[in-house]
Amino acid sequence: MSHTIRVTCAIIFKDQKVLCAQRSEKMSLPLKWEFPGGKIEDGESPEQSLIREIKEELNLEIEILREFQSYTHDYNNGKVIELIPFLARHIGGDLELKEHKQVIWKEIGNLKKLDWAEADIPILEDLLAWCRA
Ligand SMILES: Nc1nc2c([nH]c(=O)n2[C@@H]2O[C@H](COP(=O)(O)OP(=O)(O)OP(=O)(O)O)[C@@H](O)[C@H]2O)c(=O)[nH]1
Repeated sequence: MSHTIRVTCAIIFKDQKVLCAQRSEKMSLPLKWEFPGGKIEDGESPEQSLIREIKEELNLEIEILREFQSYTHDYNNGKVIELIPFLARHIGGDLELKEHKQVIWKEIGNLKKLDWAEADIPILEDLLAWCRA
């Protein structure tokens, strides 16, 4: 049985748009789109992990507003991840790309046009439902 990796990700809003990040060719899941974030390290809370990862990867400071439902996804390659999403707001720092190929701010209605990492699909659906409610 595979060990589940706990990963946090941030849904960052600005002017009705959401920050979407494209993984680089060198990363696993190359060129897939994701909500930025990363693995929770020992001794970290999910929130601490996310704030650290977003600073490391994008040089952005964020404030976490709320947690959304998390989902566990089996990539059938030995990797099972629990993806824990948080709604967040940009409070400081200028965007710098440290790992990703690119990031874009995307309108809610256009989010589904991107080629998302499989684990993100249920989170995307929940986000769209939450925005419609
Ligand atoms: N940050 C983030 N990771 C995601 C998302 N969806 C998804 O499947 N993942 C997976 O969750 C893991 C997050 O790891 P990471 O970002 O900290 O580090 P990494 O790319 O070096 O991971 P790797 O060692 O698997 O290549 C990766 O395996 C990544 O493919 C997402 O929306 N955001």
